[in-house]
Amino acid sequence: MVTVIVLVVVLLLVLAGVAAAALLAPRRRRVVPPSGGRGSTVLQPGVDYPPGVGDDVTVPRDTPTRTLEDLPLPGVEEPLEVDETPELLLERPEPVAGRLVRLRARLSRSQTSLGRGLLALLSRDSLDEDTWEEVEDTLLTADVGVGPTQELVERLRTRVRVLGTRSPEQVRDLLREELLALVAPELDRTLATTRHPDGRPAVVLVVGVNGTGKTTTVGKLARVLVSEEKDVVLGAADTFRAAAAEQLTTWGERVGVPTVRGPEGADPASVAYDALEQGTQLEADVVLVDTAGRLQNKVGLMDELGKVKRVLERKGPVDEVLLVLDATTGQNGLIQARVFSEVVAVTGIVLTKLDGTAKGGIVVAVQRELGVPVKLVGLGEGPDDLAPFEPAAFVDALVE
Ligand SMILES: Nc1nc2c(ncn2[C@@H]2O[C@H](COP(=O)(O)OP(=O)(O)OP(=O)(O)O)[C@@H](O)[C@H]2O)c(=O)[nH]1
Repeated sequence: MVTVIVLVVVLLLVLAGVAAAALLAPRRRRVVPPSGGRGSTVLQPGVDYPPGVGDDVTVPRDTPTRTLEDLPLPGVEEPLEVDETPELLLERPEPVAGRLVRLRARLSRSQTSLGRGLLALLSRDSLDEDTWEEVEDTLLTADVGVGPTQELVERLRTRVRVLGTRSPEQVRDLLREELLALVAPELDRTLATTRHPDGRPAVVLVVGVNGTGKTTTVGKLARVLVSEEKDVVLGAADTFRAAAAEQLTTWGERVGVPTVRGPEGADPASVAYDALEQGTQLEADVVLVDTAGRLQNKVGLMDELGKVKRVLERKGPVDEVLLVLDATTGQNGLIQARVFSEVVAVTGIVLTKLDGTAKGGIVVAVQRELGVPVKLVGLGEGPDDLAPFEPAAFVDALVE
Protein backbone atom coordinates (compact mmCIF):
# COMPACT_ATOMS: atom_id res chain seq x y z
CA MET A 1 0.00 0.00 0.00
CA VAL A 2 2.78 2.41 1.00
CA THR A 3 4.61 1.61 -2.29
CA VAL A 4 1.51 2.53 -4.32
CA ILE A 5 1.18 5.89 -2.50
CA VAL A 6 4.92 6.67 -3.13
CA LEU A 7 4.56 5.82 -6.85
CA VAL A 8 1.49 8.06 -7.23
CA VAL A 9 3.32 10.97 -5.53
CA VAL A 10 6.41 10.56 -7.82
CA LEU A 11 4.16 10.46 -10.90
CA LEU A 12 2.37 13.63 -9.84
CA LEU A 13 5.69 15.42 -9.25
CA VAL A 14 7.00 14.45 -12.70
CA LEU A 15 3.81 15.69 -14.41
CA ALA A 16 3.98 18.99 -12.51
CA GLY A 17 7.62 19.45 -13.61
CA VAL A 18 6.82 18.86 -17.29
CA ALA A 19 3.92 21.33 -17.16
CA ALA A 20 6.07 24.02 -15.54
CA ALA A 21 8.83 23.57 -18.11
CA ALA A 22 6.32 23.89 -20.97
CA LEU A 23 4.96 27.11 -19.49
CA LEU A 24 8.36 28.72 -18.87
CA ALA A 25 10.12 27.80 -22.15
CA PRO A 26 10.17 30.60 -24.82
CA ARG A 27 7.91 29.72 -27.71
CA ARG A 28 10.40 30.51 -30.43
CA ARG A 29 10.76 28.69 -33.70
CA ARG A 30 14.39 28.70 -34.55
CA VAL A 31 15.26 29.28 -38.18
CA VAL A 32 18.78 28.15 -38.78
CA PRO A 33 20.26 30.10 -41.63
CA PRO A 34 22.42 28.13 -44.05
CA SER A 35 26.06 28.81 -43.38
CA GLY A 36 28.03 31.36 -45.45
CA GLY A 37 27.00 33.62 -48.33
CA ARG A 38 23.75 35.54 -48.15
CA GLY A 39 22.30 32.97 -45.72
CA SER A 40 24.39 34.34 -42.89
CA THR A 41 22.35 37.59 -42.69
CA VAL A 42 20.65 38.18 -39.32
CA LEU A 43 17.03 37.01 -39.44
CA GLN A 44 14.42 39.44 -38.12
CA PRO A 45 11.63 38.41 -35.73
CA GLY A 46 8.31 39.43 -37.18
CA VAL A 47 9.86 39.46 -40.67
CA ASP A 48 11.41 36.06 -41.06
CA TYR A 49 9.58 34.21 -38.28
CA PRO A 50 6.79 34.88 -35.75
CA PRO A 51 8.14 36.78 -32.70
CA GLY A 52 8.55 34.67 -29.56
CA VAL A 53 9.04 35.43 -25.85
CA GLY A 54 12.02 37.74 -25.41
CA ASP A 55 12.11 38.83 -29.05
CA ASP A 56 12.20 42.50 -29.84
CA VAL A 57 9.01 42.84 -31.87
CA THR A 58 9.68 46.38 -32.94
CA VAL A 59 10.81 45.97 -36.48
CA PRO A 60 12.80 48.91 -37.83
CA ARG A 61 10.62 50.95 -40.17
CA ASP A 62 13.00 50.63 -43.12
CA THR A 63 13.37 46.86 -42.93
CA PRO A 64 12.51 45.51 -46.37
CA THR A 65 9.68 43.05 -46.30
CA ARG A 66 10.88 39.78 -47.70
CA THR A 67 8.75 37.73 -50.00
CA LEU A 68 8.40 33.98 -49.81
CA GLU A 69 11.07 33.55 -52.50
CA ASP A 70 13.58 35.51 -50.44
CA LEU A 71 13.34 33.26 -47.42
CA PRO A 72 16.04 30.62 -47.18
CA LEU A 73 14.68 27.11 -47.21
CA PRO A 74 16.05 24.85 -44.51
CA GLY A 75 18.67 22.49 -45.86
CA VAL A 76 18.99 24.31 -49.18
CA GLU A 77 22.50 25.71 -49.75
CA GLU A 78 22.34 29.15 -51.27
CA PRO A 79 24.74 29.90 -54.11
CA LEU A 80 27.63 32.22 -53.33
CA GLU A 81 27.01 35.85 -53.93
CA VAL A 82 28.87 37.02 -56.97
CA ASP A 83 28.65 40.51 -58.36
CA GLU A 84 27.72 40.11 -61.93
CA THR A 85 28.08 42.59 -64.72
CA PRO A 86 24.88 42.65 -66.81
CA GLU A 87 25.29 40.45 -69.88
CA LEU A 88 24.81 43.43 -72.21
CA LEU A 89 27.80 45.29 -70.78
CA LEU A 90 30.20 42.37 -71.00
CA GLU A 91 32.98 42.50 -73.55
CA ARG A 92 33.40 39.67 -76.02
CA PRO A 93 37.06 38.66 -76.11
CA GLU A 94 38.55 37.91 -79.46
CA PRO A 95 38.80 34.18 -80.36
CA VAL A 96 42.21 32.69 -79.68
CA ALA A 97 42.73 30.90 -82.98
CA GLY A 98 44.84 33.00 -85.29
CA ARG A 99 45.77 35.61 -82.71
CA LEU A 100 49.44 35.23 -83.39
CA VAL A 101 48.70 35.75 -87.07
CA ARG A 102 46.91 39.02 -86.22
CA LEU A 103 49.82 40.07 -84.03
CA ARG A 104 52.45 38.85 -86.46
CA ALA A 105 53.00 42.26 -88.00
CA ARG A 106 53.92 43.59 -84.56
CA LEU A 107 56.24 40.71 -83.97
CA SER A 108 58.05 40.98 -87.28
CA ARG A 109 58.36 44.75 -86.93
CA SER A 110 60.13 44.39 -83.61
CA GLN A 111 62.35 41.55 -84.80
CA THR A 112 63.51 43.11 -88.08
CA SER A 113 67.15 43.13 -87.11
CA LEU A 114 67.09 39.46 -86.22
CA GLY A 115 65.16 38.03 -89.16
CA ARG A 116 65.99 40.41 -91.98
CA GLY A 117 69.49 40.95 -90.66
CA LEU A 118 70.27 37.25 -90.86
CA LEU A 119 68.66 36.91 -94.27
CA ALA A 120 70.73 39.75 -95.67
CA LEU A 121 73.96 38.33 -94.28
CA LEU A 122 73.33 34.79 -95.51
CA SER A 123 72.40 36.04 -98.98
CA ARG A 124 75.84 37.54 -99.58
CA ASP A 125 77.74 35.95 -102.45
CA SER A 126 80.71 34.95 -100.39
CA LEU A 127 80.41 34.16 -96.73
CA ASP A 128 83.76 35.02 -95.21
CA GLU A 129 84.77 34.87 -91.54
CA ASP A 130 83.70 38.47 -90.99
CA THR A 131 80.22 37.69 -92.25
CA TRP A 132 79.92 34.68 -89.96
CA GLU A 133 80.99 36.87 -87.09
CA GLU A 134 78.25 39.30 -88.00
CA VAL A 135 75.75 36.43 -88.03
CA GLU A 136 76.94 35.48 -84.59
CA ASP A 137 76.67 39.06 -83.30
CA THR A 138 73.16 39.41 -84.66
CA LEU A 139 72.05 36.30 -82.78
CA LEU A 140 73.77 37.33 -79.56
CA THR A 141 72.29 40.83 -79.73
CA ALA A 142 68.84 39.26 -80.02
CA ASP A 143 69.51 37.35 -76.78
CA VAL A 144 69.56 33.90 -78.34
CA GLY A 145 72.37 33.01 -75.90
CA VAL A 146 75.93 31.83 -76.47
CA GLY A 147 75.34 28.06 -76.66
CA PRO A 148 72.39 28.13 -79.07
CA THR A 149 74.13 30.81 -81.19
CA GLN A 150 77.23 28.66 -81.68
CA GLU A 151 75.12 25.64 -82.52
CA LEU A 152 73.11 27.55 -85.08
CA VAL A 153 76.14 29.13 -86.75
CA GLU A 154 77.78 25.72 -87.00
CA ARG A 155 74.74 24.17 -88.66
CA LEU A 156 74.31 27.12 -91.02
CA ARG A 157 77.95 26.97 -92.07
CA THR A 158 77.65 23.29 -92.94
CA ARG A 159 74.40 23.67 -94.84
CA VAL A 160 75.54 26.74 -96.78
CA ARG A 161 78.72 24.88 -97.80
CA VAL A 162 76.65 21.96 -99.08
CA LEU A 163 74.28 24.24 -100.96
CA GLY A 164 76.98 26.23 -102.75
CA THR A 165 75.22 28.95 -104.70
CA ARG A 166 72.00 29.91 -103.02
CA SER A 167 68.81 31.55 -104.23
CA PRO A 168 67.13 34.00 -101.83
CA GLU A 169 64.33 31.47 -101.45
CA GLN A 170 66.76 28.74 -100.46
CA VAL A 171 68.38 30.97 -97.87
CA ARG A 172 65.01 31.82 -96.40
CA ASP A 173 63.94 28.17 -96.20
CA LEU A 174 67.23 27.20 -94.64
CA LEU A 175 67.02 29.87 -92.01
CA ARG A 176 63.37 29.11 -91.29
CA GLU A 177 64.16 25.42 -90.73
CA GLU A 178 67.12 26.06 -88.49
CA LEU A 179 65.43 28.74 -86.40
CA LEU A 180 62.41 26.50 -85.96
CA ALA A 181 64.59 23.65 -84.71
CA LEU A 182 66.10 26.08 -82.22
CA VAL A 183 62.67 27.09 -80.86
CA ALA A 184 61.90 23.42 -80.07
CA PRO A 185 58.52 22.96 -81.80
CA GLU A 186 58.13 19.52 -80.21
CA LEU A 187 57.51 20.93 -76.71
CA ASP A 188 53.99 20.60 -75.32
CA ARG A 189 52.57 24.11 -75.02
CA THR A 190 49.02 23.31 -74.00
CA LEU A 191 47.74 25.03 -70.87
CA ALA A 192 46.26 22.80 -68.16
CA THR A 193 42.93 24.58 -67.73
CA THR A 194 40.44 21.72 -67.62
CA ARG A 195 38.39 20.96 -64.49
CA HIS A 196 39.35 17.74 -62.74
CA PRO A 197 37.01 14.73 -62.74
CA ASP A 198 36.47 15.21 -58.98
CA GLY A 199 35.04 18.69 -59.65
CA ARG A 200 38.15 20.60 -58.57
CA PRO A 201 38.95 23.54 -60.86
CA ALA A 202 42.32 23.63 -62.59
CA VAL A 203 44.67 25.96 -60.72
CA VAL A 204 47.01 28.30 -62.56
CA LEU A 205 49.50 30.20 -60.42
CA VAL A 206 51.09 33.24 -62.07
CA VAL A 207 54.46 34.36 -60.72
CA GLY A 208 57.20 36.80 -61.68
CA VAL A 209 59.05 39.96 -60.75
CA ASN A 210 57.00 43.15 -60.39
CA GLY A 211 56.39 45.11 -63.52
CA THR A 212 56.85 42.16 -65.86
CA GLY A 213 53.12 42.22 -66.63
CA LYS A 214 51.71 39.55 -64.32
CA THR A 215 48.41 41.20 -63.46
CA THR A 216 47.88 42.24 -67.07
CA THR A 217 48.66 38.69 -68.17
CA VAL A 218 46.17 37.18 -65.69
CA GLY A 219 43.52 39.57 -67.02
CA LYS A 220 44.32 38.77 -70.63
CA LEU A 221 44.44 35.05 -69.91
CA ALA A 222 41.01 35.23 -68.27
CA ARG A 223 39.73 36.66 -71.55
CA VAL A 224 41.39 33.87 -73.53
CA LEU A 225 39.64 31.31 -71.33
CA VAL A 226 36.28 33.11 -71.47
CA SER A 227 36.50 33.10 -75.26
CA GLU A 228 36.88 29.32 -74.95
CA GLU A 229 33.64 29.20 -72.93
CA LYS A 230 35.41 28.39 -69.65
CA ASP A 231 34.21 29.50 -66.23
CA VAL A 232 36.99 31.38 -64.52
CA VAL A 233 37.60 32.72 -60.99
CA LEU A 234 40.44 35.16 -60.31
CA GLY A 235 42.44 35.24 -57.08
CA ALA A 236 44.11 38.57 -56.25
CA ALA A 237 46.90 37.18 -54.09
CA ASP A 238 49.03 40.22 -54.86
CA THR A 239 48.10 41.82 -51.54
CA PHE A 240 51.35 43.76 -51.50
CA ARG A 241 50.26 46.34 -54.06
CA ALA A 242 46.71 47.52 -53.34
CA ALA A 243 46.11 48.68 -56.90
CA ALA A 244 46.84 45.19 -58.23
CA ALA A 245 43.61 43.75 -56.76
CA GLU A 246 41.66 46.69 -58.15
CA GLN A 247 43.28 46.26 -61.54
CA LEU A 248 42.50 42.53 -61.57
CA THR A 249 38.88 43.09 -60.50
CA THR A 250 38.42 45.48 -63.41
CA TRP A 251 39.84 42.93 -65.85
CA GLY A 252 37.43 40.34 -64.45
CA GLU A 253 34.37 42.61 -64.51
CA ARG A 254 34.86 43.38 -68.17
CA VAL A 255 34.24 39.75 -69.06
CA GLY A 256 32.00 38.74 -66.15
CA VAL A 257 34.61 36.84 -64.14
CA PRO A 258 34.53 37.10 -60.31
CA THR A 259 37.64 38.15 -58.39
CA VAL A 260 38.43 36.98 -54.86
CA ARG A 261 40.47 39.50 -52.93
CA GLY A 262 41.55 40.15 -49.35
CA PRO A 263 42.34 43.29 -47.39
CA GLU A 264 45.57 45.11 -48.22
CA GLY A 265 48.51 43.27 -46.69
CA ALA A 266 46.47 40.09 -46.13
CA ASP A 267 48.18 36.72 -46.24
CA PRO A 268 48.48 35.94 -49.97
CA ALA A 269 48.21 32.22 -49.25
CA SER A 270 44.82 32.64 -47.59
CA VAL A 271 43.50 34.74 -50.49
CA ALA A 272 44.71 32.09 -52.92
CA TYR A 273 43.03 29.38 -50.85
CA ASP A 274 39.75 31.36 -50.68
CA ALA A 275 39.84 31.79 -54.44
CA LEU A 276 40.18 28.05 -54.88
CA GLU A 277 37.33 27.42 -52.41
CA GLN A 278 35.08 29.82 -54.33
CA GLY A 279 36.14 28.35 -57.63
CA THR A 280 35.14 24.92 -56.34
CA GLN A 281 31.78 26.12 -55.00
CA LEU A 282 31.00 27.96 -58.22
CA GLU A 283 32.04 24.88 -60.21
CA ALA A 284 34.54 26.93 -62.19
CA ASP A 285 36.84 25.32 -64.74
CA VAL A 286 39.89 27.37 -63.80
CA VAL A 287 41.16 29.48 -60.93
CA LEU A 288 43.86 31.98 -61.94
CA VAL A 289 45.96 33.25 -59.05
CA ASP A 290 47.94 36.48 -59.41
CA THR A 291 50.83 36.88 -56.96
CA ALA A 292 52.85 39.83 -55.73
CA GLY A 293 55.77 41.03 -57.79
CA ARG A 294 58.67 40.02 -55.70
CA LEU A 295 62.36 40.55 -56.01
CA GLN A 296 64.31 37.39 -56.51
CA ASN A 297 66.84 38.28 -53.83
CA LYS A 298 64.27 38.68 -51.06
CA VAL A 299 64.39 35.28 -49.47
CA GLY A 300 61.33 35.92 -47.29
CA LEU A 301 59.17 36.87 -50.21
CA MET A 302 60.23 33.83 -52.18
CA ASP A 303 59.34 31.69 -49.17
CA GLU A 304 55.94 33.31 -49.19
CA LEU A 305 55.46 32.25 -52.77
CA GLY A 306 56.34 28.67 -51.81
CA LYS A 307 53.70 28.91 -49.08
CA VAL A 308 51.01 30.06 -51.53
CA LYS A 309 51.73 27.00 -53.62
CA ARG A 310 51.75 24.62 -50.65
CA VAL A 311 48.45 25.97 -49.34
CA LEU A 312 46.82 25.54 -52.75
CA GLU A 313 48.20 22.02 -52.91
CA ARG A 314 46.15 21.03 -49.85
CA LYS A 315 43.29 20.56 -52.31
CA GLY A 316 45.38 18.88 -54.99
CA PRO A 317 48.34 19.62 -57.23
CA VAL A 318 48.65 23.05 -58.84
CA ASP A 319 48.14 22.47 -62.56
CA GLU A 320 50.23 25.27 -64.02
CA VAL A 321 52.84 27.64 -62.66
CA LEU A 322 53.35 30.33 -65.27
CA LEU A 323 56.43 32.48 -64.96
CA VAL A 324 55.96 35.91 -66.52
CA LEU A 325 59.15 37.36 -67.99
CA ASP A 326 59.59 40.75 -69.59
CA ALA A 327 61.32 40.16 -72.93
CA THR A 328 62.90 43.60 -72.83
CA THR A 329 64.99 42.75 -69.76
CA GLY A 330 67.09 40.21 -71.64
CA GLN A 331 69.65 38.30 -69.60
CA ASN A 332 68.23 39.66 -66.34
CA GLY A 333 65.08 37.74 -67.14
CA LEU A 334 67.11 34.55 -67.26
CA ILE A 335 68.47 35.15 -63.78
CA GLN A 336 64.93 35.70 -62.50
CA ALA A 337 63.77 32.54 -64.25
CA ARG A 338 66.45 30.50 -62.52
CA VAL A 339 65.55 31.81 -59.06
CA PHE A 340 61.82 31.30 -59.47
CA SER A 341 62.23 27.79 -60.77
CA GLU A 342 64.10 26.91 -57.58
CA VAL A 343 61.11 27.91 -55.45
CA VAL A 344 58.20 26.70 -57.56
CA ALA A 345 58.27 24.14 -60.35
CA VAL A 346 57.58 26.38 -63.34
CA THR A 347 55.52 24.63 -66.04
CA GLY A 348 55.37 27.39 -68.63
CA ILE A 349 56.69 30.81 -69.52
CA VAL A 350 54.79 33.88 -70.60
CA LEU A 351 57.04 36.27 -72.47
CA THR A 352 55.56 39.76 -72.34
CA LYS A 353 56.38 42.95 -74.25
CA LEU A 354 57.77 41.10 -77.26
CA ASP A 355 56.25 43.93 -79.28
CA GLY A 356 58.70 46.38 -77.78
CA THR A 357 62.01 44.61 -78.19
CA ALA A 358 64.29 43.23 -80.86
CA LYS A 359 65.41 40.54 -78.46
CA GLY A 360 63.05 37.76 -79.54
CA GLY A 361 65.94 35.31 -79.18
CA ILE A 362 65.09 35.22 -75.47
CA VAL A 363 62.47 32.59 -76.40
CA VAL A 364 65.29 30.20 -77.24
CA ALA A 365 67.48 31.14 -74.30
CA VAL A 366 64.82 30.84 -71.62
CA GLN A 367 63.51 27.52 -72.89
CA ARG A 368 67.04 26.16 -72.83
CA GLU A 369 67.69 27.59 -69.40
CA LEU A 370 64.62 26.11 -67.73
CA GLY A 371 63.74 23.22 -70.03
CA VAL A 372 60.21 24.64 -69.93
CA PRO A 373 58.29 25.89 -72.99
CA VAL A 374 57.18 29.44 -73.71
CA LYS A 375 53.40 28.98 -73.73
CA LEU A 376 52.12 32.52 -74.25
CA VAL A 377 53.49 35.76 -75.63
CA GLY A 378 52.40 39.32 -74.89
CA LEU A 379 52.44 41.56 -77.94
CA GLY A 380 50.89 44.78 -76.74
CA GLU A 381 48.89 46.52 -74.06
CA GLY A 382 45.50 45.81 -75.64
CA PRO A 383 43.20 43.38 -73.78
CA ASP A 384 43.49 40.71 -76.48
CA ASP A 385 47.19 41.16 -77.21
CA LEU A 386 48.16 37.84 -75.64
CA ALA A 387 48.65 34.87 -77.94
CA PRO A 388 49.49 31.21 -77.54
CA PHE A 389 53.07 30.77 -78.67
CA GLU A 390 53.21 28.95 -81.99
CA PRO A 391 56.79 28.21 -83.04
CA ALA A 392 56.11 28.10 -86.80
CA ALA A 393 54.16 31.37 -86.85
CA PHE A 394 56.85 32.98 -84.69
CA VAL A 395 59.67 31.94 -87.02
CA ASP A 396 57.66 32.92 -90.10
CA ALA A 397 57.25 36.39 -88.63
CA LEU A 398 61.02 36.62 -88.20
CA VAL A 399 62.00 35.65 -91.72
CA GLU A 400 59.12 36.99 -93.81
N1 LIG B 1 53.86 46.71 -74.72
C1 LIG B 1 53.43 45.80 -73.84
N2 LIG B 1 53.17 46.16 -72.57
C2 LIG B 1 52.75 45.21 -71.70
C3 LIG B 1 52.60 43.86 -72.08
N3 LIG B 1 52.19 43.18 -70.99
C4 LIG B 1 52.09 44.04 -69.97
N4 LIG B 1 52.42 45.30 -70.39
C5 LIG B 1 52.46 46.52 -69.58
O1 LIG B 1 53.37 46.37 -68.51
C6 LIG B 1 53.00 47.21 -67.42
C7 LIG B 1 53.09 46.43 -66.12
O2 LIG B 1 52.10 45.45 -66.10
P1 LIG B 1 51.47 44.86 -64.74
O3 LIG B 1 50.53 43.78 -65.17
O4 LIG B 1 50.93 45.92 -63.88
O5 LIG B 1 52.76 44.25 -64.04
P2 LIG B 1 52.85 43.32 -62.73
O6 LIG B 1 53.91 42.33 -63.02
O7 LIG B 1 51.53 42.78 -62.36
O8 LIG B 1 53.35 44.34 -61.65
P3 LIG B 1 53.18 44.21 -60.05
O9 LIG B 1 51.71 44.10 -59.77
O10 LIG B 1 53.80 45.48 -59.55
O11 LIG B 1 53.89 43.00 -59.64
C8 LIG B 1 51.60 47.70 -67.75
O12 LIG B 1 51.69 49.03 -68.21
C9 LIG B 1 51.15 46.80 -68.89
O13 LIG B 1 50.23 47.42 -69.75
C10 LIG B 1 52.91 43.50 -73.44
O14 LIG B 1 52.84 42.36 -73.88
N5 LIG B 1 53.32 44.52 -74.27
